[in-house]
Amino acid sequence: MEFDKELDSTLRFKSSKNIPVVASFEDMKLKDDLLRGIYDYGFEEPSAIQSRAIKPIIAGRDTIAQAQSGTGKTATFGIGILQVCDTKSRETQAIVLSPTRELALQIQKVLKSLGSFMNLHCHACIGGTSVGEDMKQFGKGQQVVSGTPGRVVDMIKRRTLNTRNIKMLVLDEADELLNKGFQEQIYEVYRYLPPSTQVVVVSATLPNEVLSMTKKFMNDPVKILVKRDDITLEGISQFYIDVDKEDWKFDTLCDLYDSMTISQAVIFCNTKKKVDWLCEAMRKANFTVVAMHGDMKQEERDKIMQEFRSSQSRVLISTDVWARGIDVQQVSLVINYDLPYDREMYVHRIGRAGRFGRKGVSINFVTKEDKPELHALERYYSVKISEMPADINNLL
Ligand SMILES: Nc1ncnc2c1ncn2[C@@H]1O[C@H](COP(=O)(O)OP(=O)(O)OP(=O)(O)O)[C@@H](O)[C@H]1O
Repeated sequence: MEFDKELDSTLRFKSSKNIPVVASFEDMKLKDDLLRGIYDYGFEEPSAIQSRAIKPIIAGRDTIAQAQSGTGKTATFGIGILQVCDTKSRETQAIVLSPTRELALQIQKVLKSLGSFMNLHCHACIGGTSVGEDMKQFGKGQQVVSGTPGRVVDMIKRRTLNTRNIKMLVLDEADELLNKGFQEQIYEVYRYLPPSTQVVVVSATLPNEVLSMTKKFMNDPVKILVKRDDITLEGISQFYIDVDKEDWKFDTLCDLYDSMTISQAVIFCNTKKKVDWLCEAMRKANFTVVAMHGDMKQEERDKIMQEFRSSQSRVLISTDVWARGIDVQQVSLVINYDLPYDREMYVHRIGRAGRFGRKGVSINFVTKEDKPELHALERYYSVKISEMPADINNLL
């Protein structure tokens, strides 16, 4: 993250006082066809963030919703959107922006499922796909758009995406979207929206620098925040392995292969080149692995995602393109082959395991040079990252 960390200690943000907790989906007074969609999707009770944030979103308030990874933030804004969306009209009424194409596609799928009894038209507007197809889809009328910033800006500028009737903008993984790489595109989208547009900001990590930026485009938001000490999930056991030097990481990984295949595992490297190299080296050593990163063609990325989601492949090597938001419930092990450069990314990476109350394990490979950063992570999140025990398979 490119923000000035010094600000962190001088700024203080607190959750809004007296946020009502709505105990059931019925008590949220949702439209019947939406309620039916929620139950049909398999949800029974709202999660903590859902029981707090859905109501203010529906009431039209700008909302900042922070909650730990895998605790149901997608359905939080998803239910909010579907409740305020008029599905009798085919005008575009809500835009959800997220940092990766896979996440935008996943969100589209969740929205479609929750809205399956509502005659909902929700389009995934992402890079790497045919612009012509996008135009065709918008021509039919899409009430909700789930997209990545670049393609959404493009569609707005071409006037293919009409912003006149937009009521709500959701920034999922907002701290990533407000990072240098995306910030301009986000502000560009924002400038095209009607001034009354409600803004909803969502992430598991919202550093103070990001919270202070929200003042530029949010109006007296309801804030539901998580203290840094509470951001990591208790259900995810965090370990490290002392590999001493880079050269020893590979054999250490091979030794862990059986643990990886107990359910499913994601291995993170810091560069695309390393992902390619590691995938090839593992295959040469006769291990079955797949790999995904942002330089691959979208069809290839889609294929890898489909195989991994359906458990046809069990071990995935990736970059931070996979760190945020991707929900594959069977993942129970995350390995940081490289420690992430960024403290927020650490939380998102390990959060690919332990979805919605499930148990998970994360293992960090630590060289001599990495030791100080490992201890810094422990202090930053007030967690203990212990040396990996021998009986790790019992935790998976
Ligand atoms: N009320 C609920 N009851 C049961 N399961 C739920 C409920 N809400 C969400 N889930 C499930 O929990 C999982 C995680 O939800 P989701 O992907 O929205 O997490 P998230 O908070 O967005 O996490 P991340 O920070 O990683 O993006 C999903 O598989 C979702 O279907």
